[in-house]
Amino acid sequence: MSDAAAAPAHTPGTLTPHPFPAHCLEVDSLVLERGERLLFNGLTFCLDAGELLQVAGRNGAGKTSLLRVLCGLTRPMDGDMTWDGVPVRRLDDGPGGHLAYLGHHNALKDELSAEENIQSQCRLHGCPQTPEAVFSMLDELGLGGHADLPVKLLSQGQKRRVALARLLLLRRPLWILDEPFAALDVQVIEVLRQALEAHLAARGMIILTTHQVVPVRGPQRTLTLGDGA
Ligand SMILES: Nc1ncnc2c1ncn2[C@@H]1O[C@H](COP(=O)(O)OP(=O)(O)OP(=O)(O)O)[C@@H](O)[C@H]1O
Repeated sequence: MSDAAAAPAHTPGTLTPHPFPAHCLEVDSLVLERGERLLFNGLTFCLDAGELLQVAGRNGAGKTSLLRVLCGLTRPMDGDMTWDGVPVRRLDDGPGGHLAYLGHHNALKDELSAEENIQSQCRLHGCPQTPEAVFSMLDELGLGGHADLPVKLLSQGQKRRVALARLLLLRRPLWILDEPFAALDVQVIEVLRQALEAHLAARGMIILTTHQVVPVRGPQRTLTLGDGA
């Protein structure tokens, strides 16, 4: 059974998810070239349940490119990935896929409200939510009064909060997050910090890029990308 199907829907009033089964991701010998530059060559790492991996490196080192490869949005020139020992091409295939991705862009439809955006994405990913659960999550992220507005009327930080609410409700064991702390005020950084810790405590896994120190307790490692490293 997929994680999404096995996991109960979000319980209003708590950011703490139900525990996931223990999973393992192995990435072996990835090679990626972009615009005639070798970004990485033979990149290998693994991630176990409850672990966080910070992808570090200077601007242009290839951090976003690596996340896109892991999500199946960019095809590597070589290399393999396995999930629980089974070879996979991408980690987000259909309902019951393994990952939730939060990129630089929030991937929200401007004309839809926050609630409609989240409902439609959760349904699409096989994880339907009750309106109460969505409103409760938006409330926890300080958007209680904005749930019905078209997201085009929200500020950048508020849009980011909607995307975070969606991430939290999707109930995927692996979170892949590109600069998740960008454009958030101190209050929401704290909510996100707690959510990351709760996700790790529930045997979730996190791969993220950030130019900041990750303010999260729990097992974490750093993978630094360099010139073709
Ligand atoms: N579609 C593309 N075609 C050609 N080159 C690309 C493409 N996408 C990214 N690149 C190049 O790949 C390199 C790595 O880009 P990437 O966005 O992965 O870096 P990054 O480490 O995430 O940088 P930053 O810290 O600035 O966000 C850059 O030199 C970029 O110009």
